[in-house]
Amino acid sequence: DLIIQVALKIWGRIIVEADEKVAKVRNIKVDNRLEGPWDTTEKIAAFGFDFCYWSVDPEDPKYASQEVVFQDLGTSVLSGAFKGYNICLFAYGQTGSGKTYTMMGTPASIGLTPRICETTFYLLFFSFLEIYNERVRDLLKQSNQKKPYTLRVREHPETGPYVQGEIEVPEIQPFNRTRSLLYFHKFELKNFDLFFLQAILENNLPSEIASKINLVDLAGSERADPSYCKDRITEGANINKSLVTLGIVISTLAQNSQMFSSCQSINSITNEGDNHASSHSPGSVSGTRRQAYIPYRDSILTWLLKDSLGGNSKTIMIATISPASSSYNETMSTLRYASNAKNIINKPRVNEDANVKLIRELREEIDRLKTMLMSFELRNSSPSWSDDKDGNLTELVLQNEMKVGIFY
Ligand SMILES: Nc1ncnc2c1ncn2[C@@H]1O[C@H](COP(=O)(O)OP(=O)(O)OP(=O)(O)O)[C@@H](O)[C@H]1O
Repeated sequence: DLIIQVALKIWGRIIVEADEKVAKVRNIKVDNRLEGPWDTTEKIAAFGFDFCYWSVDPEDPKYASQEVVFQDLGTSVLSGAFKGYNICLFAYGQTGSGKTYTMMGTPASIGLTPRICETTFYLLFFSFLEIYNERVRDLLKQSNQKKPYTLRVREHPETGPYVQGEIEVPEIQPFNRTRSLLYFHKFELKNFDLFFLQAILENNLPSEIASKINLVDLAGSERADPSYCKDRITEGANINKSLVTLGIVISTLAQNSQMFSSCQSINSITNEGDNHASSHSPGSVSGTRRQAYIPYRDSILTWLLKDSLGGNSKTIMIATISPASSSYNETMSTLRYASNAKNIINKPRVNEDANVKLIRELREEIDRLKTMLMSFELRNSSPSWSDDKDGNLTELVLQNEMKVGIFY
C-alpha cells in the first residue's frame, strides 16, 4: 500500500491538493513563466495512491486525524499480523514533513506505533532498535557505558536477516513503561519490531503462526540525494548511504517486478496459441532476461529490511510531503519515489511452524482416511475387494498416526 500524508510546515504558497486517492502538485516551474498557446507542459502533476491524507488544517472538513490514519492503516497492519503475515510499515519523506508525527505522534496526539501496540492483547515480544552510523543499537538496553552498545546483523537461511542479541520484551505491559522512552528519543533511523506468536486449536487440529510487525521511521529523504553533505562527517555520509541504498533497492525491485509482470503477460499471450504449459521461469523471457541484483547488503538498513522490501512481507510505505511551494523539488522527488515503490510486487505468505503444519496435515489425512474406511465398512458389498481396500486404508491410518506420534 502507498499512502501520502500531507502535513504542516508551510513556507510559501500551498501547491498540493490531496483527494481520496490522488495527490496533485501544481508545477511551479510552469506557473512562473509566461505561457503561450504552444505551451503543452502539464501544469498539474497527479500521482495515484491507495490513500491520500490531508492534515494541514484541523478545521478543514477533509482533515485526517491520527485516528483516521490508524483506522485505515493500523487496523490493516494488525489484521495482517493476526493472519500470520509479516508486515512492514515505513515512513519516508523530507525533514519536518511529519514522519515521526505519523509513526509516533506526540503525547497529546498519539501516532500509529503506540496505537498499534495498545490495541493488541496478543503481543508477545517487542524490540526497539536504532540504526545510526551503520551501527545497530538496542534502545531497550540500559547501558551505563559511554560507548554505545552495538549489535551485529546476521542472516538466518529461512527467516532472513535479524539482529543478534536484541532485547525482546515480553507482553504488552512493559510497553507502557517504555512508552516515555519512545517519545524522548529522536534518532535518525528507528525500527520498532513486534513479534506475534499464535497457537490455535481449530477442530482439534493444532496450528501455530508467527508474524512480525516492523515499524520504521527513516531519516529525512533529502539525504537520499547522493550529493547531500558529501564531504561532511561520516555520520551524514552513513545516513546518506542508507537512504541512497534504499532508493537503489526500491528502484531495482520495481524494475524486476515490472519485468516479472510483463513476462507473465507475454507468457499468457504465448500460451493462448499454445496448449503446452510454459516452462519459462519467473522473471525471464525465453530464459534470456535476468533479474537485476539487489544490493540489500550495501547498508544495514536495507539488509534488515530485506524481507520487508522484496520478500515475505506485506509492506506499507507512508510518504510524507509538505504542501508548500518552497518544498516543490523535494515533494516531487518523494512522490516519484513512492510511485516507483508502488510497482514492487512482494510475495507474503502465512508463517506457520513447519512441524505443526505437518501434524495438522497428517491429522486431516487421518480423518479423511477414517471417513473412507467407514464408508467402505458400511457398503461392504464386495467382501474380497473391500477387505483388500480396508487393509490398505487401515495400514495408511496407522502409518500417519505413527508419524504424528513422532512429532510429540
Ligand atoms: N499532521 C500534523 N499535525 C500536527 N503537527 C504535525 C503534523 N505533522 C507534523 N507535525 C509537527 O511538525 C513538526 C515536524 O514533524 P516531524 O518531526 O514528524 O517531522 P519528520 O518528518 O519526522 O522530520 P525529521 O526527518 O527531522 O525527523 C513536529 O513538531 C510535528 O509535531
